[in-house]
Amino acid sequence: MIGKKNNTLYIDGCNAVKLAQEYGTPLYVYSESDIVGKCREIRECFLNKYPNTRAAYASKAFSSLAMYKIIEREGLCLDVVSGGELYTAIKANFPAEKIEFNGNNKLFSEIELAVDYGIGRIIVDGLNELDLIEQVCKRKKKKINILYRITPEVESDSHDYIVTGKKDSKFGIPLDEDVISYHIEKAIQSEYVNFLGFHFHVGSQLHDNTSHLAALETSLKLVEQCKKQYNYTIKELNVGGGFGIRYNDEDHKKPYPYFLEPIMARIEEFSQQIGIERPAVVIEPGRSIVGEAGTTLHTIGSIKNIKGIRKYVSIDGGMTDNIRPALYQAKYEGIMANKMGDSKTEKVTICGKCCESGDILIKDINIAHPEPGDIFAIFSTGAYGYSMASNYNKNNIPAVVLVNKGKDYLIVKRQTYDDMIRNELIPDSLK
Ligand SMILES: Cc1ncc(COP(=O)(O)O)c(C=O)c1O
Ligand SMILES: N[C@@H](CCCC[NH3+])C(=O)O
Repeated sequence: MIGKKNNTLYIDGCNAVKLAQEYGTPLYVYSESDIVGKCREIRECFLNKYPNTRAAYASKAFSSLAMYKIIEREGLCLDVVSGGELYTAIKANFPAEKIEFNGNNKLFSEIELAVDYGIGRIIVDGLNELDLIEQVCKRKKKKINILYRITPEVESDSHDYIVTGKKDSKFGIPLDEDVISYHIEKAIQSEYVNFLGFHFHVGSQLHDNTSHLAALETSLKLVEQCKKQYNYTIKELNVGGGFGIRYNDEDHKKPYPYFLEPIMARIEEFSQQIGIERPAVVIEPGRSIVGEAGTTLHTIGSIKNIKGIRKYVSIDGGMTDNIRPALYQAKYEGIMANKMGDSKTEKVTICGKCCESGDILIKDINIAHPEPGDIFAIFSTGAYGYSMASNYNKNNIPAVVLVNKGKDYLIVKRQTYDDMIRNELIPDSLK
């Protein structure tokens, strides 16, 4: 919900410069209306359209108590990938049965927490994981629903670091006949788990549905194998997330139905062919729910013009609040929040304050004449920004503000210097 009044940027009805003054910078700003709009889209084109479907927000994209409250209110389920995310969900009173747990190396203690809270599903993604789950469930006299995350052996067109479905990947149960069949049999026979079905996630920031559809075929073959070989009917298929968003003009974003309609049509057709009731279908979008809802505000400080080469405009954050440009060469768009109407006369490079030459947020962008004290806004930073923030150089993690139709709410306080050293100790020998 980006707008402009006079010469100033507005986010979901709130004056961005005033937000920067009130809460300080760097500042993550999330438009609640945008998040709600995405959830509504998912309800309209998926949950309400097809019975027996669920959408679990992949909360690694942005995990916070307030976010989990929005997700619950909007009728979505929640995907967590660590004890920390699960703990946050518990603290937000997120309904246990609506939580699913992903991750390629879940710790014994994390599985215990999941079983104790009674979460809806564990997505098994490790060759020893079923053993761990059985040990925990046996000890606690409980039974839990599981799906297997498979490695679908598909290539996807995204940055190599965020592609997850290829054969050479740490994620998923390999498709080798002896491995996958062994696991399926073990799950079917287990008295501690209720084996529901298969999960895949092919990668993130995708604008093409081919890898989803290819991975789906592999899952369907396994569904058929379960029926023929074990007379076992699969009840659930999870097709992951990965739906791309718009960061800049290079992104040709596709709407949800572009991915979901062919997936649903194929599953319906296949279920009829092999004579089973269509399994429940689950999606796990993360980035597409929060990415475009987030804007980061920074204050411009030092400006260095290297004649004939480049103008560096330094802001008061950097790779510590958005690692994506440094890690994935991700490209963003931004604008001077207090000079919205001014013509973009200068080509500059927006860099951070960390002691790294690679700490560059936007290379070669045209902006209005920059001066120290100006507020620079970077768009579409809502996914994997705050959630990947770090304390490198002992920079403190910024605050997060939720805005909604002209109202603003602080949802994460800015970390203080004391917060950063709270867990540090000086041994007596150094006193
Ligand atoms: C298992 C799993 N599900 C869902 C997601 C969410 O992906 P995205 O944020 O691209 O929608 C991820 C991250 O890529 C993932 O690894
Ligand atoms: N952190 C990645 C996405 C990882 C997705 C998790 N499998 C990004 O910012 O693009």
